[in-house]
Amino acid sequence: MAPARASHGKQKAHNDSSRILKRKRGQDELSTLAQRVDDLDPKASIKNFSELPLSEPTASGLEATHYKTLTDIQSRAISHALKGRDILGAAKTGSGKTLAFLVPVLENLYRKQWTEYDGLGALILSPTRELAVQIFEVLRKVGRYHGFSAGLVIGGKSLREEQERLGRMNILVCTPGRMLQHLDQTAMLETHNFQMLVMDEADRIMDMGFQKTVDAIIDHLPKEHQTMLFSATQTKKVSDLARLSLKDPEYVAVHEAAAAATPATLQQHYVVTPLPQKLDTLWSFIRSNLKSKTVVFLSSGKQVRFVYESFRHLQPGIPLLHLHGKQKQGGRMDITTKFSQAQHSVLFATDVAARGLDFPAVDWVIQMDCPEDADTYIHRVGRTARYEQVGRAVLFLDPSEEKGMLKQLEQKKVPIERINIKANKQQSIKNQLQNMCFKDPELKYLGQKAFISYVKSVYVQKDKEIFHLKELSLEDLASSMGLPGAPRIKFIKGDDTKERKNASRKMTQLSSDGEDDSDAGGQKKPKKNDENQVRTRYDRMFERRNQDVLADHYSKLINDDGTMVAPDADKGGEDADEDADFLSVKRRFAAGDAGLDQAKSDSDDSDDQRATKMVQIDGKEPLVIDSKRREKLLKSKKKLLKFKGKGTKLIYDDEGNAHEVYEMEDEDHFKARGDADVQRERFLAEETERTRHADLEDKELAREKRREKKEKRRARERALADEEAEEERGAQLLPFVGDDAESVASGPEEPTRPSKKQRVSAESDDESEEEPRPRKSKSKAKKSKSADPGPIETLQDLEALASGLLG
Ligand SMILES: Nc1ncnc2c1ncn2[C@@H]1O[C@H](COP(=O)(O)OP(=O)(O)OP(=O)(O)O)[C@@H](O)[C@H]1O
Repeated sequence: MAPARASHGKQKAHNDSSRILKRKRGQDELSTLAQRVDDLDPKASIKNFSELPLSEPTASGLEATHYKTLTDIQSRAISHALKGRDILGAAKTGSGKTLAFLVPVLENLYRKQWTEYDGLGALILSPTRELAVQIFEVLRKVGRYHGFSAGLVIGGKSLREEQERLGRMNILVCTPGRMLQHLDQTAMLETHNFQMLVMDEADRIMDMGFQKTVDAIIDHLPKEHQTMLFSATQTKKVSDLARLSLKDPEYVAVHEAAAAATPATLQQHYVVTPLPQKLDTLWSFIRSNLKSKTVVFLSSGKQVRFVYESFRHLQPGIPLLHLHGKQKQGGRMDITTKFSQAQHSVLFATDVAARGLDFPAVDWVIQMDCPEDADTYIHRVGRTARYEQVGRAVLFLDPSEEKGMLKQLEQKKVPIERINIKANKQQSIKNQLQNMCFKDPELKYLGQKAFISYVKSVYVQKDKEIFHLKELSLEDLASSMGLPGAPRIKFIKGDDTKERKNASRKMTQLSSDGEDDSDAGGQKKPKKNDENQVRTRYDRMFERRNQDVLADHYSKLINDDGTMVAPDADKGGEDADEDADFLSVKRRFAAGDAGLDQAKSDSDDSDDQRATKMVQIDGKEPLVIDSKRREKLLKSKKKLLKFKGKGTKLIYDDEGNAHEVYEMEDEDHFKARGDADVQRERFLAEETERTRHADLEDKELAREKRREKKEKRRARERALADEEAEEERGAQLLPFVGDDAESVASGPEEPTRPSKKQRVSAESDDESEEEPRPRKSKSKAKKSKSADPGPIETLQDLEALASGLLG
């Protein structure tokens, strides 16, 4: 027993002294690192990551992901950012901007010894979910040996679930809308010590679609923090910088002096193809490039769906994919993963895929619809020729768009040349599309929606030097899409084209009040109906003559007296809100409803000749019994409950008299209490005071909670310090003996591990093929394994990560 106890004591002594030495070495390393950052000359040209003053966890993360040499933007931006400067970074697409901000984020928090108790340290904003996911993946890989907790906040999951996790996060990668929602509503989200705000694709985020959201996010953050903005098309808009309170920012624009704004390895061409021939040209292109990986950009989700669906029917002989903002989040993730992994494929996409996405080895970028401006062009073509790889881009232009677009591109230093389509290669799919639309009403319907959304997208474009709606041959376009005629479209007068980037949202308004009765070509249509007669949007929809495809079907639904029986409500699907013109509602006609008689006669005509009955329950709206199912319903008390209503809540006064919760006050009483305006003022003053009080109480409560939290933290720290002091006292008594002591005192260089609280962020168990680190010892092998982030396959994987990144 005695020797065993002695050896146990020896082991403990060894462990204790080893811990103390490690801690001391950690502190020494931190102060050396801080000194190296202070001494760093930000103007010095740095080639390799190993020359930068980086912590061991970041250096190991970079090594594990095979990043050795810095790109230009990394070399110029990282040094300044490490020193805490605000950065305005601009560099061509695919030039490595992501690492240029992720490395400083990890390093600056590391040097501050950030822990889970310090709350949110850095926020990385992305304009799209896909880009946020991509940034998060790079963060996981490069930050794998750090102990920070990192989360992805992109919506698509219940707010509540996200809320529970966010309180513990140090770094968040997020889309602006969802982040603001959390900042507003998640009490656990601690931003007091916040350090760094990053905006990738900053010009897009600062664009009008996000302006207010970003302002509100910044309101939630403490004034003192570092800000970094990155994009391939950065602007130095003073107003934006002022809003972000950038302090003397370092403008790092590495390619500003370059001859071209796009990568040198990118070949860029355009073809002039009249609008009605675009689909043929695209089809011919795809057919002649079956062994390529291609991204095709279109102007709207509906265009994407129509082209994808119709080409799928035509079976070009290459896998097709499609991506747009209205798809469910899980589906979008699957598609980006599939396209990333594909060798040969065509991805039809909206501009949701234009910025930042890093699909490997894309051969071609085709812009089937003209981009809204040169910046969008640059971002779209940037999906190919990334990081020193080659790539090709082709822009399709209608003759009316050629002059204006070329002028824009020239101004932005985009080198582009015209090429012609070989006539013998051009195949026409017009007849096939017409046949398909004839046989498949769904496709025809999709085509109509695509046509409308395309025309509207041209209409809302700001740059009228490029986009000339009246010069487009819309009838021919409709026919080239297989449609029997061009659907008529209504436009709002005086459209604020500045908001065109939110075109899809805007389109919902286009068919509402204040419409201009122009047709698709912008021509005025005479008003058929009496001005004074109230017409609903359904009336207007059925009056349209040129909806030939649907006309037969719909005309059957219109009653002689002009009332209508609505078609299938589900038809609108995901675009329901945008397709108000095509929308329909399922209605049951009941007593008091103008359509009752018609409904009755309809049911009389039906197969089973069932007569319509009406039942009134508890004075509620009459329930119409016009089917067997509804007849059965009458026999089930349980089912009838839902028609009974919920009852009225009453409150009783001291005398036992029942009152409704809200009762109208007797007018004489009201008047007796004085002038209405005075009463209103008084009421407002009282309510303001009450709200102010409640607000103060809330704030006090929050302060109290913070105080408690801080105290708990201090207590923990005190306990830790006591423990250390105790350990140190004990250590003085323990002599180092034999080989063990040797290995502790001067032992093999072990990478400095983050503190206990900072243990590694990623949690996947998978071994990644990117794991190149030699394994020196068993314990290291174990460390690498737990640190390896492994591949992400689904959104669930990511969400699990977001919840579990604490070491
Ligand atoms: N130092 C580096 N060494 C090797 N490859 C790198 C380096 N930095 C970045 N890359 C690679 O270059 C590619 C492009 O990087 P990244 O996505 O950061 O570009 P970007 O400048 O943000 O592009 P965009 O403007 O389109 O958003 C990525 O595949 C990335 O892995």
